[in-house]
Amino acid sequence: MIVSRETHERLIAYEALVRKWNARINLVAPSTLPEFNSRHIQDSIQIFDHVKLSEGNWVDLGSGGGLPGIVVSIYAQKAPLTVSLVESDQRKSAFLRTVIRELSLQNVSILTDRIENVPPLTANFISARALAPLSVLLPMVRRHMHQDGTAMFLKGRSWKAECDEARKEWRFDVTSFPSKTDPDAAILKITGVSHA
Ligand SMILES: C[S@@+](CC[C@H](N)C(=O)[O-])C[C@H]1O[C@@H](n2cnc3c(N)ncnc32)[C@H](O)[C@@H]1O
Repeated sequence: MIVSRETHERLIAYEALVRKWNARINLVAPSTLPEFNSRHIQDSIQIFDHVKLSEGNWVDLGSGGGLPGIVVSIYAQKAPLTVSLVESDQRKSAFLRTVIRELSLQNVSILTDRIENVPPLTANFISARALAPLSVLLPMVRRHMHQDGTAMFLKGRSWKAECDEARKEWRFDVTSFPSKTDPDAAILKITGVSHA
């Protein structure tokens, strides 16, 4: 995806901070650092091929080192969007605060708490990557997503089985898109979540 010079510079600065902090905190698997751009940045940014940003709030659940939440924030600096990163780990939250400060990100805040404990956020958009199977994510979506909201999940090879399992308890509309960065992975776009 082609991005503006400002966005590109912020993405480079973000990568440098991950590399610096990763020696102390396991933000990403060290084996993925040589391919950080494709494995993490491009993997996250492809969300925007499939969702049209509108005014509102975007909530990234289990942000860890900021994937995809920080990338969403960088990409949406000029959009009328606020971004909330929910991350229970104090040290990862400290890292995320550092990124926000050093990159002068204007639209993003951090909630250092468990997703289940955060008061409902009524999000227009929700994202999550490598957090939990769909049957565990959907109760979180129910709690935090506006009824007309859209959830974007970056999922690995088990995404079809996860959809089947989740349908035992939940109704939802799902569209899957092949990942550009991993032939077995998919991006799931989910709306209309309710109990079966
Ligand atoms: C495997 S990491 C993935 C991080 C990031 N999304 C990524 O793709 O690199 C999962 C993250 O979710 C956080 N997490 C797990 N369960 C959580 C919960 N219930 N509430 C808040 N954060 C949670 C963990 O602390 C961890 O940082």
